[in-house]
Amino acid sequence: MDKLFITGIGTGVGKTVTAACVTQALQADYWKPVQTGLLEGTDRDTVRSLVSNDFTVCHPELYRLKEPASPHLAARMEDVKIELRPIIDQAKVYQPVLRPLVIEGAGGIMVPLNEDQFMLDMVLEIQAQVIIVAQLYLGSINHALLTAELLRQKGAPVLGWIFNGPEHSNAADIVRWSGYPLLGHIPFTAKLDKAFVKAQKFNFR
Ligand SMILES: Nc1ncnc2c1ncn2[C@@H]1O[C@H](COP(=O)(O)OP(=O)(O)OP(=O)(O)O)[C@@H](O)[C@H]1O
Ligand SMILES: C[C@H](N)[C@H](N)CCCCCC(=O)O
Ligand SMILES: [Mg+2]
Repeated sequence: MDKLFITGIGTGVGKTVTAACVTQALQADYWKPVQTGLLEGTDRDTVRSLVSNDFTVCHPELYRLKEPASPHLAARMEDVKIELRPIIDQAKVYQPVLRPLVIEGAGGIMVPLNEDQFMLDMVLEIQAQVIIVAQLYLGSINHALLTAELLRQKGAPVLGWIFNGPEHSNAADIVRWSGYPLLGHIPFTAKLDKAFVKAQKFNFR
């Protein structure tokens, strides 16, 4: 497991919290290639504040865009074009040698990077195993199975699901219908800190 790509069934489902927990559990490095929205701090800041490994490196983003919007829109607003090639090349520079590399996407897999490429294209080109983060809300079955089905159709190497937030019977149904295994469940916490992150365990095969 040298490279892991953390995607989600949408935005705000807990990819960063999950990335921090997985980075901690695997003593990995972390990288968010494309960050949109800077005012309230970045996902890299969050992971750095939650991981207590001495060796973890949280690499700088390749694209830091002010607007908290879809990457293609935030980039257009700054007259920037997000290119896939530099991201793939940079992933080679960060290629894990001593530690795995946890890569976090932005939003879900069909989030546009530019006028004709999507987060899915990054997932496929970066050649990492994919973890899908899902929260369980009314509507999440559809979002989860659409994400799973598209990843399967495109041949992405999916490792499995990490559910984030309150438990719900939909989790077992989503695992069954998707055919992807359950890797773990991160409960909701009122105290999101290093100790909570350190306590999260996963069953990576
Ligand atoms: N298990 C949890 N317990 C408590 N708060 C959580 C939990 N998971 C996520 N949150 C909070 O919910 C919000 C969204 O989580 P997070 O930032 O991880 O989502 P995301 O999928 O990374 O979003 P984005 O698409 O913007 O990267 C954050 O404020 C985060 O602190
Ligand atoms: C602003 C926030 N940090 C997110 N990473 C951006 C999510 C873009 C979602 C685009 C969409 O699916 O409509
Ligand atoms: Mg995030």
